[in-house]
Amino acid sequence: MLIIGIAGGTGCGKTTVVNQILNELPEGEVGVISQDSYYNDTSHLSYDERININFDHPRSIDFELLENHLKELKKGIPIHQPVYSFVKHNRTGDTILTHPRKVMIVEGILILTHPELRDMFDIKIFVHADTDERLIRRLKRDISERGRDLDEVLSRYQNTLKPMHIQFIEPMKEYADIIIPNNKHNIVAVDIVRTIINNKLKP
Ligand SMILES: Nc1ncnc2c1ncn2[C@@H]1O[C@H](COP(=O)(O)OP(=O)(O)O)[C@@H](O)[C@H]1O
Ligand SMILES: O=c1ccn([C@@H]2O[C@H](COP(=O)(O)O)[C@@H](O)[C@H]2O)c(=O)[nH]1
Repeated sequence: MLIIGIAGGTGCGKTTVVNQILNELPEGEVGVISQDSYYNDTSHLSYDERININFDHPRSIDFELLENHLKELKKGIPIHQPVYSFVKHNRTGDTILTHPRKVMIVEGILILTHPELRDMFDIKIFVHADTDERLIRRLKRDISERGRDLDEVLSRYQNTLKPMHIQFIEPMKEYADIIIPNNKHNIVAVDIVRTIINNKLKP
């Protein structure tokens, strides 16, 4: 199994890049695990308590479960990937049956911060987009898709997102094998990653 880790700050385009990679690859040949599915289960907290969680700090992630799931997949065992709701700020209780594939992509803002997980990646990719570009994208996406308003996005940005990005996410570039500049759609970089995957998929 080839495991590719794709990191980068919020709004840099990780999900978009993953979808672009998957387009034109044979369906079902590449599996995807999203770090977002592994935010800690906070069902014991009220909604008002949950909105105060710092979701950009590594301790908000259940890395133990993520690492164990990846180990299971490597052994050929399917996993039940939790489904996360950004509207409720919690797992939904549903899971997605995820089968082991020849190539697995793990994507998320903090996946390179955890040394044991990082060591499991054969290829580490960091997607870069400028800070202002990421904030603009996040504003648009969180308002249209994640049930937020302008004040929520901006105050989260100032209070946690920006400081956590500087402290935990940006320094992870050092571990990257490939850095994808993604201020604009980067077809060439996506093609290169797809070629690597296609080589692995060849019989
Ligand atoms: N290269 C790009 N140029 C313009 N918009 C982009 C680009 N990449 C992603 N986006 C848009 O930015 C928003 C955030 O992208 P997304 O892939 O969800 O980022 P991430 O998963 O890193 O948080 C989405 O609305 C997406 O359509
Ligand atoms: O309940 C939550 C959990 C996370 N977030 C924010 O999501 C981003 C990470 O997701 P991306 O898709 O990479 O943007 C992170 O910056 C958290 O602040 C949230 O708002 N609510």
